[in-house]
Amino acid sequence: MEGVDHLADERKKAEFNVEAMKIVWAGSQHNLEVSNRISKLVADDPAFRKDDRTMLPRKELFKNTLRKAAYAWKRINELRLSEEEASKLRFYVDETAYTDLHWGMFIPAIKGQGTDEQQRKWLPLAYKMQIIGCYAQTELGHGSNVQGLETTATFDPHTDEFVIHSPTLTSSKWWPGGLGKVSTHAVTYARLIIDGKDHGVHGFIVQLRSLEDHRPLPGITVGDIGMKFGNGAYNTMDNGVLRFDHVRIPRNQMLMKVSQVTREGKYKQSDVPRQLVYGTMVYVRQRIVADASCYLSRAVCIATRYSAVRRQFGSQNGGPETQVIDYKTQQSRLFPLLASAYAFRFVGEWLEWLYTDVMQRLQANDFSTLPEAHACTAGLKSLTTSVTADGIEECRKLCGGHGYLCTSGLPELFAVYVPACTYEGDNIVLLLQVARFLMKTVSQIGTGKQPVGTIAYMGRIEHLMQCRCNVQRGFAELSADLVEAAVAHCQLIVVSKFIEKLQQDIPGEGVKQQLEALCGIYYLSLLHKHQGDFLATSYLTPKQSALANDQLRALYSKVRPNAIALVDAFNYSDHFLSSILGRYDGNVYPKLYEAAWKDPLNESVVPDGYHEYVRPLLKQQLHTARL
Ligand SMILES: CCCCCCCCCCCCCCCCCCCC(=O)SCCNC(=O)CCNC(=O)[C@H](O)C(C)(C)COP(=O)(O)OP(=O)(O)OC[C@H]1O[C@@H](n2cnc3c(N)ncnc32)[C@H](O)[C@@H]1OP(=O)(O)O
Ligand SMILES: Cc1cc2nc3c(=O)[nH]c(=O)nc-3n(C[C@H](O)[C@H](O)[C@H](O)COP(=O)(O)OP(=O)(O)OC[C@H]3O[C@@H](n4cnc5c(N)ncnc54)[C@H](O)[C@@H]3O)c2cc1C
Repeated sequence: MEGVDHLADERKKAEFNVEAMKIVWAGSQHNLEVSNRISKLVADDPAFRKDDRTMLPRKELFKNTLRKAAYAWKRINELRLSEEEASKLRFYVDETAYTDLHWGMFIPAIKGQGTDEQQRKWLPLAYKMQIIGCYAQTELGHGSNVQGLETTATFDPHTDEFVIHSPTLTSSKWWPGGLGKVSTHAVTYARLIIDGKDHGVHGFIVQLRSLEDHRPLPGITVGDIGMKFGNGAYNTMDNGVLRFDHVRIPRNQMLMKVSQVTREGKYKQSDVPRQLVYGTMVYVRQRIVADASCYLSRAVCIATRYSAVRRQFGSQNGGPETQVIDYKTQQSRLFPLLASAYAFRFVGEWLEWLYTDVMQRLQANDFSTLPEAHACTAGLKSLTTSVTADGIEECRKLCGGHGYLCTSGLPELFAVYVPACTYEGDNIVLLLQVARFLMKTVSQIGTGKQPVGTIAYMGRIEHLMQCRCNVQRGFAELSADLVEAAVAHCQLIVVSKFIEKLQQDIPGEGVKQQLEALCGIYYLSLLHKHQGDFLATSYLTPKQSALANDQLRALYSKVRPNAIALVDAFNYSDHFLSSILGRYDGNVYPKLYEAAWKDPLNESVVPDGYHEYVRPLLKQQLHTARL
């Protein structure tokens, strides 16, 4: 029935002020107001339609993305949107595009690694989109091992230029988003060679395509690497391949904030750590953590609403069957994900603060917190993306068969999100970085150094003080266990940031109580999952473990009547969710039925191919049957 809210009874059950929770989720009243305004702007504009995305062939899909990106840019300028509003517009348009790499990596790389003079030259062009850039680091042969990159940038003192070259097939740049078909420029990572000496990997601004006719410049071979996983999804992006054949660029196109090459060909290093060359990755990892809660909450919103609509079994005296959300098994799979969405929201806010703090310290030449910032961004990127990708898939299963339909929104959401476990650092490789940081900390505790910040707790673990450890010895052998330790460390950060959030003043009737329940679900479900470890190490007795499980079940019951309101607080429009199962009004069945008839296969009653391939079979069966 159109216009009826099938979830109205569920909404009436809420024991807290949903509007106040929306503010907590958005971060502030101002953020909520901006979100509402921009979300409506996008949803009301047919140019941002996306319901046909999973059906479009690649070329059409890609052209459509180019159209949307150009239109979004036009609207940003016409409406004079601020950076905050423009970035919200990008969020609600909800389509991965070359612009993400231009704004998200190309510009930050120039800002973070370029000198003031380089920034003055390149940033105005990039801000006006008079040049479009990408981040060309990964190669066919190496992605994780950045120091293993093979592209070379050889200084030619006669012409005051670098010669950028791809010496092998495996040195071809491979994967950069926006590179395949659109970017005019790339921040390209290459080994700096001066006078035969290899100075390691550095960033260079290289023009790839003509600004007149968009054709590749001499010496450049460039194209798209082909279709990726899923329909629609990440195929709106032109991930590319790039080869250089002795391409010359002026010396001043090496990004020279961290190290410089003089006119005479002298290599000089600033007083800053060389790891700042990796700075763009730290920035993007922080953004990916902030985004994880958006993707997870979106899947959870769909699965929660549908679980309240869907009924199976349990009819009493001809009454309605049980809503599947009332099954404890459904709750034990769904509610920890709901709690994780909130937990990731708050840890994302904290990480943004940490990143800003580190950047301010770097400005003042204080590099002391850089290792912790690297460990936190790497570890939390790994934890939140893994849980989110698995969580989206779990939400699909929680929606039963209908979750497998593209119209549920979940298959495309999974396909577009799952590469986050790989890009910007493979999740295991990043956890190994955290493990290394933890082992270093242990070795420093042995020398009497008190750990601070996110590792302060290690100073309170008595037996660690007696540990003497060498970071390398046994590291590879024990790496699988160390990765588990790294995950536990990151989970501890998430829990402690959730608890810190609860210590703040949180207005709104019942809001704090709901967040307390979710926080409890978050840490108790982790405790439940890892109870074997807690029991084995005697951190818990069997009795405590059983009590914790009782408490967890009690919290599920507490959250149950509030579940729909808790996902309403994410404030997602139907346009943004793009899911029949997750519709605000819960009007699922008529809409699923209606959507099926819109599938291109149903445009004709008899399908194309029937006469060639089906009818001959049927005729043959008829003939056999007569025999
Ligand atoms: C107006 C309109 C607005 C519109 C708005 C639109 C906005 C859109 C925004 C969208 C956001 C952006 C979305 C982007 C989507 C992402 C796409 C994906 C992009 C990519 O994937 S880029 C490629 C990423 N590649 C990687 O991540 C590679 C992973 N590998 C590494 O990071 C490193 O190489 C590794 C594994 C960490 C290094 O290992 P190792 O060889 O051991 O290291 P080194 O010898 O090089 O260094 C050791 C030393 O350095 C420390 N270290 C390492 N990394 C860092 C770091 N990043 N920061 C600080 N320190 C670091 C390391 O711990 C070691 O320290 P020691 O003290 O132990 O020596
Ligand atoms: C959708 C997408 C977009 C991307 N966009 C960009 C972009 O814009 N720019 C760019 O430069 N790159 C981009 N990339 C590349 C991306 O950053 C790399 O793919 C990523 O860093 C992983 O590196 P890899 O492919 O070399 O994986 P590999 O390192 O080859 O990983 C393969 C396996 O080996 C394991 N492994 C690797 N090293 C170790 C180790 N030391 N110890 C234990 N296990 C290990 C990994 O865990 C993994 O299981 C993108 C990738 C994708 C999928």
